[in-house]
Amino acid sequence: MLNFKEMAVPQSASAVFSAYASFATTMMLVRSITSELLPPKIISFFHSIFFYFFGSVSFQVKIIIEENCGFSPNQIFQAAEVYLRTKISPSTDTLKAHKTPRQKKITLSIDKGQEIVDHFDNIRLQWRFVCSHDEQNGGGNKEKRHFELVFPKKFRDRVVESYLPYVLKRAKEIKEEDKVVKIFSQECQYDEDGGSGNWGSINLDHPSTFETLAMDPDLKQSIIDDLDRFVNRREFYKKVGKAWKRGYLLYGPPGTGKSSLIAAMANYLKFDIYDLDLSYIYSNGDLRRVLLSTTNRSIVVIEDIDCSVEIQNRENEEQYDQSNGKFTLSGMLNFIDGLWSSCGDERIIIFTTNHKERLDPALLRPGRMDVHINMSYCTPHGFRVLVSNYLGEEADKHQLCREIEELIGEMEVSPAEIAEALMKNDDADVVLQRLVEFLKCKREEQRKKEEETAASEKNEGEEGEEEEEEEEEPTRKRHKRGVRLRIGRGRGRGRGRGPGLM
Ligand SMILES: Nc1ncnc2c1ncn2[C@@H]1O[C@H](COP(=O)(O)OP(=O)(O)OP(=O)(O)O)[C@@H](O)[C@H]1O
Ligand SMILES: [Mg+2]
Repeated sequence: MLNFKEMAVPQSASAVFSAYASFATTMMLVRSITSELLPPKIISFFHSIFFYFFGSVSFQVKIIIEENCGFSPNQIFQAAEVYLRTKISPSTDTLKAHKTPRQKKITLSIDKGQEIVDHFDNIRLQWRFVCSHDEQNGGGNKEKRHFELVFPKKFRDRVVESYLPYVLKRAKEIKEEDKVVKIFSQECQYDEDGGSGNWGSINLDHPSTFETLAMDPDLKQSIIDDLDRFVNRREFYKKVGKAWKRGYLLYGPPGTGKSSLIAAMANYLKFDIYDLDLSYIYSNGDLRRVLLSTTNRSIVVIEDIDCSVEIQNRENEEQYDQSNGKFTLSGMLNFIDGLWSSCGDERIIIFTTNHKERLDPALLRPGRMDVHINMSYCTPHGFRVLVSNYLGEEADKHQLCREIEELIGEMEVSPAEIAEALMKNDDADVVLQRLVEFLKCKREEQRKKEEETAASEKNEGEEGEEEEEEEEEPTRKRHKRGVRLRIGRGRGRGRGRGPGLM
């Protein structure tokens, strides 16, 4: 019988390699031609003969990356699938195209048998996607999929220690870029991804971003910085032994952009939103189950916390705790501080309210809600943002804008009211003229109301009871505190006026 190994032994090592290299190249060529023509079993038979004779002197190494490691998915396989989509060359013959209703864009991926060449640190890496029937598990229609990664043997350590981690990292980034942010709610029954039982979801198609939000620019920037710091602080939170979570309280009058800010935060971080409706929660156990079924890198939102039914103030809570494990405020706060913190990473919780003063102080103490954000009535700067959003970038130069800014500076009008007025017509002249009229009307109403209130306060004062004056004191203190929270350009004319971040 012919012994190829003996035949192929030349005089020097370099001659061995060059003979092998040219043979290997020829084999590669033959393989790529025959892979289209011959059945896989015959190809793998030739492969095994080739590797039997030449495997021992091979200067290439092949890493097999299977789809699953036992019952768990293989993260390297998943990452390679995502990463290689960005490496498809124009010469690739067969591609697969897919798009689920959730996805915004069509994605292309390589088909079985296709190869992709990648370069990393001057290393040439050849990927091949292989599908075969799963013989071990009864064959049938079940496919067994793996990637083969071939590269020069001398780079093995660099590939394992640097290249594969790089592929994992890039895949994570690519997934983040393509991620469609979802909003989960207990009300929504439908979930395309199967859901987790407690939550249904739809895509968050809220167009709000930090660019479109009309709010104080310093406050806006400080929120962005805060979010950036939070997501980059994995190691910090670990080091100080704190749960990696952050609580925000957004407060302010209706229509000032609290919900829009939540959407902007979710769009910015690409975090899903869980809209937690407390009226669906009947006990602390319910709350535990619902919160435990939320995922990492998400925002749990509890809107209008002051109006949420069944949340009892702390005076009543013990009574409630004992009655059939009913849902209590203390249960919720303990949950935020404890269990949820210890089992989730990168969690944000946001409460919103129109009446911060009505909230239980337990919810406001430091450590519970890390950041308090005052969403204020519209400011002249906010108006300029809205005008360019709704009427185009040049519209803020319109002659009526100055008058409108002055009016806005003298009164309380929400960004929602301005936004609604700006949508009423496409013609800037018409829209801005009507807005001026609307603002003048509203200012008049506000003036009348203020006069009426002042008159009735004066009457009460004349009836003159010292006790009543004492009662008013906390209200004034509250207003002052509102001013203290304000940063940036808020001018502070009473509650809700002027943005703030604490
Ligand atoms: N600050 C803002 N910047 C840009 N648009 C805003 C802003 N505030 C309100 N709007 C517009 O008004 C609409 C309603 O605002 P949003 O729902 O965010 O207010 P809210 O503060 O959550 O009100 P509520 O207290 O009633 O829940 C938004 O969809 C948006 O079009
Ligand atoms: Mg809202």
